[in-house]
Amino acid sequence: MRQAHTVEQVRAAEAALMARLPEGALMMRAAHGLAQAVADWLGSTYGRRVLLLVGSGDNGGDALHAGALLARRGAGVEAWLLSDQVHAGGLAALRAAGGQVVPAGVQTGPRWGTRWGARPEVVVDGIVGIGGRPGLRPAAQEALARVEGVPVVAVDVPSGVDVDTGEAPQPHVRATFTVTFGTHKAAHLVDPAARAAGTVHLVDLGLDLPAPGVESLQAADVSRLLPRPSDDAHKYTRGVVGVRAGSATYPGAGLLSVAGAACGLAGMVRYVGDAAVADRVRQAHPEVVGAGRVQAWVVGSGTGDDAAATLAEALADAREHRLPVLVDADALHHLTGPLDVPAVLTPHAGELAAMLDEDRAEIEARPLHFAREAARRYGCVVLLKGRHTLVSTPDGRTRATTTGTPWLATAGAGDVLGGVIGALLAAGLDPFDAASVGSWLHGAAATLVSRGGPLVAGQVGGAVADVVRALPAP
Ligand SMILES: NC(=O)C1=CN([C@@H]2O[C@H](COP(=O)(O)OP(=O)(O)OC[C@H]3O[C@@H](n4cnc5c(N)ncnc54)[C@H](O)[C@@H]3O)[C@@H](O)[C@H]2O)[C@@H](O)CC1
Ligand SMILES: [K+]
Repeated sequence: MRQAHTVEQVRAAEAALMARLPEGALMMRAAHGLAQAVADWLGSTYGRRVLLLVGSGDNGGDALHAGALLARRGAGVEAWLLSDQVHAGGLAALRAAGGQVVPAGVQTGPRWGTRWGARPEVVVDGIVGIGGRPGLRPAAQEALARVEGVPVVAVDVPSGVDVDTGEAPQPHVRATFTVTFGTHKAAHLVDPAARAAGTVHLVDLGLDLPAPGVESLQAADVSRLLPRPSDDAHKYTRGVVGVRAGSATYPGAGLLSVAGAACGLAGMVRYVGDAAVADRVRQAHPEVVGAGRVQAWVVGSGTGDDAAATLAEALADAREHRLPVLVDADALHHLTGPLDVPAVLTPHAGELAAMLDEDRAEIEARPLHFAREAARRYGCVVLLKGRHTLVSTPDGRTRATTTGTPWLATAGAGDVLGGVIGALLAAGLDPFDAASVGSWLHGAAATLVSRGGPLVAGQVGGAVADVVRALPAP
């Protein structure tokens, strides 16, 4: 599990550990990890050109100490100080190692502006870390503009983003990769900040941390959570998923929801809906049967004018038999308040905007905030689709999905996702696990069928089996 802790949690854990260690020990752990990550990325250190952007806090201290370590390994290291006050120990270490220092406010000239007169090969962003407020001051913006196009490694977080929310409302650094310390932060997992962080490399500091607010499943977690058939399983013990999706106007949504539900993770799929769509479903998936008892419902996609009635029928059956329900697309607009059955709602940003009476742009700028808000308001698990899909519970616990490919942004992909999650609900996972495991599998299946190229949604359901086969042993 990749875990993201808040700044407050990190500060408390660091204080507890620092009390037991010699002064500066944690910063040196951070700096060694940072220097090694930069050296690995460069492939060598001797004669390489590294530029440090150094702010006033310990984030700048990390950059200076890492710069000193790189300078001792033969790199040409220059530090641009963005404040009159920078970490004194780090500055002394860089100077002692032969690094160049350009004080704050000194005009360093055009064309990269380095003392070498040549383009740096990498910029180390030590402007601000977890002590920073969102945004960049003019000096930092000017320095970044002068090295535009040079790959940036962010120290701890890309400077300027909001660390705990993943929001990035003001100017910020866009990093090729980020080296973070002790634990991940929400900004590494949640967009739009996660996009600015690039690949994230974690340096262990040995912190003792509490339960995280945001986490991200890894293959081993999915393998551990995945429902697998017991030796004496039969189709009913493995779970039956019922699909109420599609209509005469939108038959494809029914077919694709079934394609997801029929991924093989539940024992049986039932389709309940328009007779002509049911015929087409049976042609495409001969194993699918008609109405009867189920263990979970998938409802909503492509139900058009029938959405309200279809939702009402599914909820009535779910109430009577205490079943979980996945609600998607058209049916989302007919929810009026907290659900009284276990449920997963799967809106995209536009649908969530309508549900919360907000602008779509606001939802996209603050996805973590609004996923949690919707989960609270509707009293159930909410999955907000996006590059890093978020799954939130009413108490705020959130998982971010980091599998997937931009090729998955294609019509019908959401229908397949709803079906896969429905199968996991029927197989017995609780709504939070079903939604987050389903989202992970869906993203991984898309990457598998895409192989770097285009895909169509119908392929994704079938590829879930190959993803499951490739999971590590539980
Ligand atoms: N506390 C610890 O034990 C450790 C901290 N480490 C590093 O220390 C960092 C936190 O250091 P600090 O608490 O000193 O805080 P930061 O270095 O993140 O920044 C705080 C300083 O930046 C200024 N500032 C705030 N917002 C700004 C903005 N938008 N633009 C420009 N300047 C701004 C503040 O006035 C303050 O002086 C971590 O992110 C990490 O890099 C690591 O060395 C690991 C150990
Ligand atoms: K930074």
